[in-house]
Amino acid sequence: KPSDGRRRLPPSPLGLPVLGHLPLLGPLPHRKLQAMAAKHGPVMLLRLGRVPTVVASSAAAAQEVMKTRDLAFASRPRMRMAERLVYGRDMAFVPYGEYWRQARRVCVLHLLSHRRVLSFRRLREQEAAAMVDRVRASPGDAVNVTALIISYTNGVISRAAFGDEQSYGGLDGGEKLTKLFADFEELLGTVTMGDFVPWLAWVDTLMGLDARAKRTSAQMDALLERLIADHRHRRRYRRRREDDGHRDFLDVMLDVNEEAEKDDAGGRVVFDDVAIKAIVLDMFAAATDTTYTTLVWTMAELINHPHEMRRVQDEVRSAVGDGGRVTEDHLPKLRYLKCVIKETFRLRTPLPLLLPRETMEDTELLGYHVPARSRVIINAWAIARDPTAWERPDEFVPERFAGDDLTADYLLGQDFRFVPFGAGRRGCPGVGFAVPSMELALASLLYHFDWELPAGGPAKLEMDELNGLSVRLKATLLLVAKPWSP
Ligand code: HEM
Repeated sequence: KPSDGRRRLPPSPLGLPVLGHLPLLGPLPHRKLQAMAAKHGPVMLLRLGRVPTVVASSAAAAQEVMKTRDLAFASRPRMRMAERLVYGRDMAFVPYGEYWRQARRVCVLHLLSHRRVLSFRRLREQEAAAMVDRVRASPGDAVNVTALIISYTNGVISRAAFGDEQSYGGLDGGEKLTKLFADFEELLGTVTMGDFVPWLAWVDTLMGLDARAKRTSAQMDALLERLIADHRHRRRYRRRREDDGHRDFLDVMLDVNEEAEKDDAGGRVVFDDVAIKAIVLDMFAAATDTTYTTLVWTMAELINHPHEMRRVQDEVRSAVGDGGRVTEDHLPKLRYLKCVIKETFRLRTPLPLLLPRETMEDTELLGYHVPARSRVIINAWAIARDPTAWERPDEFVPERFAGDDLTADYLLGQDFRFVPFGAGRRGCPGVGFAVPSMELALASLLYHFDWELPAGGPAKLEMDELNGLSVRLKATLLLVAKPWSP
């Protein structure tokens, strides 16, 4: 390999034949990669099966990938599960190019604009109220907070994406639907052997992955087909809904499509039904897992930090007053709650390795040569716990964010020590959607109830992690809710 100083490759730990460094990653790769980076430095070159992979583990390296050289690092690798489940025509998992650019434009301008997100306000407030009612009505001692939060998140996102008039193709929004969504997200988060060692793809078949992907994607496809047909039917009879405030993602995509057809596209990509299904499903997949995972982690951290719990509750209760109900008007006042969520993102980064990127051309990272078509992983979790960048990096200290401008929060690409949403061209376009849904849910749970671990169990919650599409709390969060009366 050339090592004339100009084309020096990043350092690489010792790997195994065939599988390379793949078996070294273990069940929680962000942790293994952090330990490896402590030894080999902030830029490493690994070989995952046959795929050369560069790992960035410092704020400076992340800044170079997502800002200074963003374009060179702006593609995504092919992933077999994504191709099956989101048709290879979505936006989060497609390579950089004209299709991605136009999908991203539609998404940022139409689906996730500030105005659109605001239009879902009533829906979020209804789902939060329903969640509070569910806690009140839940029998027995302990509430399954994980299930509660999953159902809130699914409610908000599926209503935003598909509207709330449909019966979900006979699945009626109940258990079957929850199961379908859960299977879908689990599969999407599954790394297949075939991605890394193509001639070992038979292992995936043997493990039943292919059959499961086929079954789940057929069910999801039937559901989406049905939803699109329902939407078209309704639109035909009611032309356009006058009130733009009630338009869901499917409506918006159908509009974009019809308008493009009207002007004969003029060189634009026309989003046909497959693209519409793919993009709406993509939003769903990108939004649900990440949001609910973070909310569960936030409740878990607060249970283990009673002082901080008390402080957020005091804040929410004094902002809302006695006998009230949290609305989105209260959110700007909840500064400490914002710090709590931000600190949870830092410590429990739901996508600790973000989404993988791929280089489009030969480039550099911190002076090392990075060849075209390398896979690139950013260890956002390790960066957010870097002891040279953070004080008491492993402790839950929401106060550390108190000095931030918390209104214009999560401006991506400002502080590369904190990148839970990535940044640059491929940065998350859904922050504005995620933040109010999370703040409202958390404020509602904390306003109405005092929360405790069930009596007779351990005094502290085990914070073990489980890796999936995002990294979540391994245990199911069971808590006792005591209604608050001032
Ligand atoms: C807690 C909430 C969320 C977290 C932590 C999160 C995190 C991320 C991350 C790390 C990426 C990859 C960024 C990169 O490569 O630089 C991403 C991409 C993306 N996110 Fe989010 N996200 C969240 C919520 C949402 C929501 C609510 C939506 C939509 C409603 C959404 C839609 C997307 C899409 C479409 C992409 C792909 C962007 C592209 O490849 O161009 N996300 N997100």
